[in-house]
Amino acid sequence: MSSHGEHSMAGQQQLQNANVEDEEGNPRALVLAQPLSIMAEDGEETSLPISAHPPLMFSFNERIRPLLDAVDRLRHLKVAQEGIQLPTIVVVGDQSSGKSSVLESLAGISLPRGQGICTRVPLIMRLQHHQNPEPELHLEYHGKIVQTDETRVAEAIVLATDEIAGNGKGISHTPLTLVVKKRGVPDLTMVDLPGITRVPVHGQPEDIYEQISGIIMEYIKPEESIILNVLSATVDFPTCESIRMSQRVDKSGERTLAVVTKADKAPEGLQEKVTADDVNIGLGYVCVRNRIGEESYEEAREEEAHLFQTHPLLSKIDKSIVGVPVLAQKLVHIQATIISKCLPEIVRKINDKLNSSVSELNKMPQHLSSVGEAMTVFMRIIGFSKESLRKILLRGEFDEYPEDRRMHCTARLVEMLNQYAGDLQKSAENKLTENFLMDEMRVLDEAKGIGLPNFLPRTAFLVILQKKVKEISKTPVDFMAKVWDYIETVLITVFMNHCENYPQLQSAMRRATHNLVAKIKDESFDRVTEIVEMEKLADYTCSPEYMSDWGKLMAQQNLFMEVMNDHSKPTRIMIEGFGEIEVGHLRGHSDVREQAFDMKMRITAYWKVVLKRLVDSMALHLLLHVLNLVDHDMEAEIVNELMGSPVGGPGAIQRMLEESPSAAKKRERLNKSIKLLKDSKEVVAQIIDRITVVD
Ligand SMILES: Nc1nc2c(ncn2[C@@H]2O[C@H](COP(=O)(O)OP(=O)(O)OP(=O)(O)O)[C@@H](O)[C@H]2O)c(=O)[nH]1
Repeated sequence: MSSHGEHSMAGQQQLQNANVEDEEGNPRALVLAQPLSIMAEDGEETSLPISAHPPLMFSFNERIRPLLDAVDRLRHLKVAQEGIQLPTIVVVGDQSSGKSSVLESLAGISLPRGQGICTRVPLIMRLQHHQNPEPELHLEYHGKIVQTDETRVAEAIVLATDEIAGNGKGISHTPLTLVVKKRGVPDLTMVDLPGITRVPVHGQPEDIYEQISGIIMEYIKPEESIILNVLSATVDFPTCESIRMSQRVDKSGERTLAVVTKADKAPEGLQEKVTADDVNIGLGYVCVRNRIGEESYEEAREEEAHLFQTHPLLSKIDKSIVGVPVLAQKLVHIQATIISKCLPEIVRKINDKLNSSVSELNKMPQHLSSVGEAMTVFMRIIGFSKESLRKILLRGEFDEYPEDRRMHCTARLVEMLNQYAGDLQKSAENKLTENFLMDEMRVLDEAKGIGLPNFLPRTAFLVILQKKVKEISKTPVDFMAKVWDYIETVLITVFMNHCENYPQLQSAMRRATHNLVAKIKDESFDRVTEIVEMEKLADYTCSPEYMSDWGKLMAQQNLFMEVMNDHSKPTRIMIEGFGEIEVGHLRGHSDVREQAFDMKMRITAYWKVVLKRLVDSMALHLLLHVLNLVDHDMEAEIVNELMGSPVGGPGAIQRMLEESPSAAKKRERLNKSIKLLKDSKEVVAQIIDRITVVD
């Protein structure tokens, strides 16, 4: 087991090391990492509360002072609200362990003392040495400054605590700041926290333990905090609640310093306790004896010095770990080290957070103050939306939505068109080989008239054609419905993106889009129905392909007739364009089967033309309507919806002037954060040269 001395050295060394190496392990020096000077700058003799080592403080204090002031000012600005933690010495201890007495000893003033919970709010104590022999004390809380003096400070703290946390025994997270400017005090800022108790005393809330540990955790959790754990010599250290809590956040104890109070009350075994270090205190122990009863501070220090000099047991404890002056010196040193370690990071965080808040604010929509401005923004939204739609729907440029395949519209439209063509083809192919020529023969039989038999009746052809067209007539309508539904979702996505900052416009835009698409859809259905009807009504094409296809198909008629006439031949034959077909059932129908074959080949050649027309005309119809939609219809419809409709009306533009509550809240939050960070930046700007890393 290591001795206490080694522990203390190791902890301090660690803090020191933090200053001299950067992340890559390169040596660097911070101004503050310079060795402690032990010469007083003014060399003046003064009678001070911590009179044992006053010169030690001076030179060092002069150097650390501006940095400590900056940290204190940042604390005052509440920079922690922005998630920036400050280096802080946090005083924790079980109830009545002597926390306030330790602070008193360091400050040379009276704080409220006694049994039971006295400290009910975080007390930020700022000690500042000043030359004036007259001490100056004031309290800061609830945005006000209350002047006080040494005789009335305890009372003033009690009053302020009551004002913050109520008259009872309740506690509060709201801190109270006590500034003590006094000749000879070390420049130290510490936060005293309520003492931990498991058992609520009379009048304390049931959950007092949870409340207090909540406050303590808030302060000791950040890595930037140094935990000053006040332990009474009268208790067994491992049983202390404050030790358990600090070990939860600082397992190795590298940022924990222990002050053992009441050394006078329990001197037996104290040396062994601090040497054994059962509770892992990385920064070491300091044993003290605080003021007792009505002693003056000078008397208390003399008594303390006398005690550790003469007591048979206490005098054996190493002098480097006893007495309030040693504690003060250690704290000043630790504070300087932690500040110099943390400040460069704090400066970086302030800048980063400021930049990100400013850019977030800039991204917010401009605040509109007139209908004219609102109109301009509205027209800009329309303009941007139009351009986005032109890009994705017409030009196939999808840089605005690189990851969203749904918005790669030209490709998706082609996919839909291909699928539609495939569907048409499939529905036509289904019955191609079943009961070959039977339909044709039936229709030819029914179309017979008085006349020569070798004329193909046109009515029979039209009947077959109409039947086929009827079978596929739903497919183009379904296709149109699917395409326009898709386009509607695309339009809405684009509009919502562009008026993301103006939710007041969104519902009107949605309505206009829906109405417009519904209108276009109706028109498209009419057009599709018309096209399908046209196909039913007449058979015409100027394409020479029809004749050449028919000719090719008819070239197989001889083969067919041979199988019909020669009953020894197999009845399954290959007909190009149909595949292998069973024709045995046609042998008994010698009268019209030749005509039926001819008609089948005509309709097959012509059907190719019909399907091509049904796909091509839909594609062109679609393109024309998408173009019209993007270029004119959409804008007109939206303007009409917003200006002309009694529902949307000009009110929608008016409403753009009112910022949505969530946006207003966000703007307020960002402005507040920017103000705080700018103020903080100003604070650190004044000391930036002192914390510049020297390579
Ligand atoms: N004999 C002796 N008594 C001490 C010493 N330090 C503190 N006390 C006494 O212990 C009691 C509690 O001290 P406080 O300083 O009020 O303790 P605290 O931890 O601030 O108390 P809470 O804020 O209520 O948790 C007081 O009566 C002090 O006078 C010391 O070194 N020796």
